[in-house]
Formats: sequence, structure tokens, C-alpha cells
Amino acid sequence: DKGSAAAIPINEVDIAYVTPVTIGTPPQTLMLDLDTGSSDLWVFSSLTPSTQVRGQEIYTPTKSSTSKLLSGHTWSIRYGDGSGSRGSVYTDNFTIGGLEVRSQAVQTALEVSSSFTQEQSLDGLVGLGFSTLNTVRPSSQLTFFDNARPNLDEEVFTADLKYHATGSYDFGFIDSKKYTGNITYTAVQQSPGYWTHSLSGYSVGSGAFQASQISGISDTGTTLLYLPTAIVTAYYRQVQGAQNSQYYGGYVFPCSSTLPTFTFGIEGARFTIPASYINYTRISPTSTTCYGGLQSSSGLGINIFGDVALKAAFVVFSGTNPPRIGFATK
Ligand SMILES: O=C(NC1CCCCC1)N[C@H]1[C@H](O)[C@@H](N2CCCCC2)[C@@H]2OC[C@H]1O2
Repeated sequence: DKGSAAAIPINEVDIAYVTPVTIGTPPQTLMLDLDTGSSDLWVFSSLTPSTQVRGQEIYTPTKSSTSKLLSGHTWSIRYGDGSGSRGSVYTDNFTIGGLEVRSQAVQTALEVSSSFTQEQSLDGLVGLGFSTLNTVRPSSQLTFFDNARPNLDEEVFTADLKYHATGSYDFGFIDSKKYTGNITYTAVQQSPGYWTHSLSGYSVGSGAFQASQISGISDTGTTLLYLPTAIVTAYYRQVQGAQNSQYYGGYVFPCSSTLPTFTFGIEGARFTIPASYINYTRISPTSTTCYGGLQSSSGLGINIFGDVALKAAFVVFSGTNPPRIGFATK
């Protein structure tokens, strides 16, 4: 089996990407955020208080002839940005891009935090981390990828996220039309459940490459790139007027600044993030001050290779034993 679906930016600064999925019989279509940084598949539902629903599509299990309540099971999740949700669990037929999983655990929200209510074009998440992170209790549930794996032509899924454009997620195959050159793979440490791997180093603009093992997680559900303070200060030292603002919670600079590119290494390969990806957004619609797409990871306890980095490459998440992650230019 295999599947292929669009990854559509939900706003003009690519804060997140959503993918159409169908749930149940007859199929109910929702737009979900495929998130390699978590492992719960949860949706806005008919059980979500209407005060917390603002424009989202909802899943109504009672309208599906193939839905089954997973009785006595609950879930509750808190994300790194402080957002969260909790609820009950059904199983139902679930498809992404033509790839079907029967009896997928679909976690129905009984409560969502305000940042989810405010994102009206995001109807929930599909966790694509390792199933060890799943929060359903008393028995944890498998991700869509883990359920689909036995039937996939190849035990992989790929992410081709794009800057200010629609990209794609593929399951079960590697589309050679989506990248150039070779895919460079590197080892993944799957405990405690993230796609954890190392960068082999970095460079700022035309500067020399600094070889250094930088461990972190490739996380499609995180918007920005979070790296050690030493790297981030070296980057913004090249930006006229840049400062690390307590007020805005990160590096800001004049929107008119010329930013350098940022290059990261995967083993011997090099991937360059264009300056435009790092000139992330104005701090408010009329401001001439901009917020950076590269920020410090100090305080997070982990480096996060989020969408700003991932959209500079074609990324292969390989569920082989042992798991590995691959990057190619595109
Ligand atoms: O919390 C993180 N990442 C942290 C960011 C700060 C530094 C630590 C990691 N990712 C979440 C993301 O923010 C959520 N958000 C929803 C609204 C649209 C934008 C995306 C979405 O839900 C879970 C996941 O994706």
C-alpha cells in the first residue's frame, strides 16, 4: 500500500501545515496537522464544547457506521508551546491520501486549549512520533504510521514541506521526482519517542562550516528552528540591528535587514536554509520589526529542527529496524 496527500500552509507565514484526511463511514473529511513531534491522533469532535469550536470541522462518531467507542479510555496531552487537549477515544476507518487504516484510534477532544480554538483551519493532529509517546490510558494506542506499516510497500513516510506553498506527505514510498541527488541517512535514537538525531554541524552565510554533533528532534509540528544559544548568537551577530528581545521572547531585527543563509549538516551532506525562511514574520501587521525563524533552544532542554529547517529539504522518516532519517536537497 501507499498514500500521498497535500501539506497545506494554514496561514501566510507557514505557522503550521494541514493535510486532508477522512474518518469513518461515510467519510468525514478533516484537515489535520501531521506532527512528527507527538504520537496522539486527536480531532475536534461532536464532543468538543461548542464554546471551544471556532470554525473547525468536527468528527461525529455517531454518524459513522464503523465507529466504536474504546470504552474506559482517556487521553490528555500538553505540547511544548503550552497548548493542549484531552478527551475520549473511538476507533474508526481512517485514510490519508488513499491509504486506509481500519480501526485507527481516533482521540476525540472533550477539551482543547485556546490556541487550538483560535486556529480555525486546524481540526486536530496526526501524531507521527513513535507510539511510546501516545497518551491514551489505560492502554496506549498505535500511530497511523505504526498501524499502516505492515501493509506499506516500503516502511517509510516522507515530508516535502514548502515555503509559502503546498507540499506533500507520502506514505509507503519514496518519490524520486521530489528530490535531487542522493538521500543522506543518519541514525535515529527512538527513545523516548521523538525522531531524535544529530546534525553534523552548521555554517552562517558564507562562513566556514563548524563541525559539531548537535542532537535534536525533527518535528513537523514545530514552526521554527531552535538551536543552542552559541549558534543562534553567532547567526544574529551578522544581522544589523538584531536583538534578543525579552519582550517578544526571542531574536527580532529590522524587517529590512539583510539576513545570512543558515546551513546545517547531515553526515557529509549540507542543507542551506534561505534567508527568507529565517525572516519569519512581522511582530505585528504594521510593524517594521521582524521575528526570526531561528531561535535559541535554551530553556527547552532539547534542540528542535522544525518546519523552517525541514522545508529546506526532502525528508525520509524510515520505520526500519533500526529507524533512521534521511535528507535530500530538492
Ligand atoms: O508546541 C509545539 N512545539 C513547541 C514550540 C515551542 C518550542 C518547543 C516545541 N508544537 C505544537 C504547535 O505549537 C501547535 N500549534 C497549533 C496551532 C498552530 C501552530 C502549531 C501544534 O499542536 C502541537 C504542536 O503542533
